[in-house]
Amino acid sequence: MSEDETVPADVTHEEEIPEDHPRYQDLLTRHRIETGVEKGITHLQGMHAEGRGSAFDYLLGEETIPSADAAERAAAAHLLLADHPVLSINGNVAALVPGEMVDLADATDADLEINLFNRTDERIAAIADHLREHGATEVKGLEADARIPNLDHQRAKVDADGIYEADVVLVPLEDGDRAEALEAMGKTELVIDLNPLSRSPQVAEVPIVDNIIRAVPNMAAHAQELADAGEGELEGIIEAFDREEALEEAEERIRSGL
Ligand SMILES: Nc1ncnc2c1ncn2[C@@H]1O[C@H](COP(=O)(O)OP(=O)(O)OP(=O)(O)O)[C@@H](O)[C@H]1O
Ligand SMILES: CC(C)(COP(=O)(O)O)[C@@H](O)C(=O)O
Ligand code: BAL
Repeated sequence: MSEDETVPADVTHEEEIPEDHPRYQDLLTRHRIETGVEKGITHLQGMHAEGRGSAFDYLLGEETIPSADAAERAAAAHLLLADHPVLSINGNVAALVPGEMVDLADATDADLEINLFNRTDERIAAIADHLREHGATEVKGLEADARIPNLDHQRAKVDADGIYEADVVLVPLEDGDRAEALEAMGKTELVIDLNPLSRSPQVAEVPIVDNIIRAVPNMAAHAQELADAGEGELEGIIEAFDREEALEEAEERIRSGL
């Protein structure tokens, strides 16, 4: 774009970012969050959370490290083996990877459920519309006819036929309260969080220390590749995954980046 060109007011932010920019992916992420806030999908606090994540991603080298890829493959195997898998979506997730979450749900026959910390009917509706615009056919989380025990904030509100009865739940970009409460209910949790020290990955069966903008499409790719795998192969992938090793490798990568 030449210096004298101005960006039309209606252009989406993403179109302003040159794909050859060295921080393209981070700028893309920032702009998706910015656009999410403008559309009433992402809470303002989501900008703070994104900032925290961006710092960790910088230290991780802004790439999917080997242990994160192993975690994403194990998470895909869990979702494929699950009786009732559910992918939880908050305002940041909806802004960053709406279509990618739909693709992952399609690849694993999982439900999509909106679950918000800063819950409002308006934002639930806006996120549901946004997901449908990106191909979702059914979106849960609007009923909110069940409560996660021992959780005294809005994240406790879930669908009885969604997260409440799920056996495997993907929980991205959240703090540890709900992750701990879901673990107490005996559910298998797959957590995406760039901070390996956060409570959420620390309690997860599968901690995925990666940027969600990379993790979700990678999980979908693994799920598509494993679509015809037998139960034995999927169980083998799950057995081979070492959660402690994954957390240690992520911490080591971050320390080496300091
Ligand atoms: N794009 C992203 N991909 C993956 N993780 C992200 C992304 N953006 C933010 N995060 C992570 O999501 C988390 C959201 O912050 P939140 O306050 O919900 O949890 P937390 O700070 O980890 O608290 P706790 O320790 O209680 O879990 C942060 O750990 C942040 O590093
Ligand atoms: C901002 C958010 C990452 C998401 O908030 P919501 O979209 O309301 O679930 C929240 O979990 C936080 O870290 O503060
Ligand atoms: N950090 C705000 C609460 C949550 O993420 O669930």
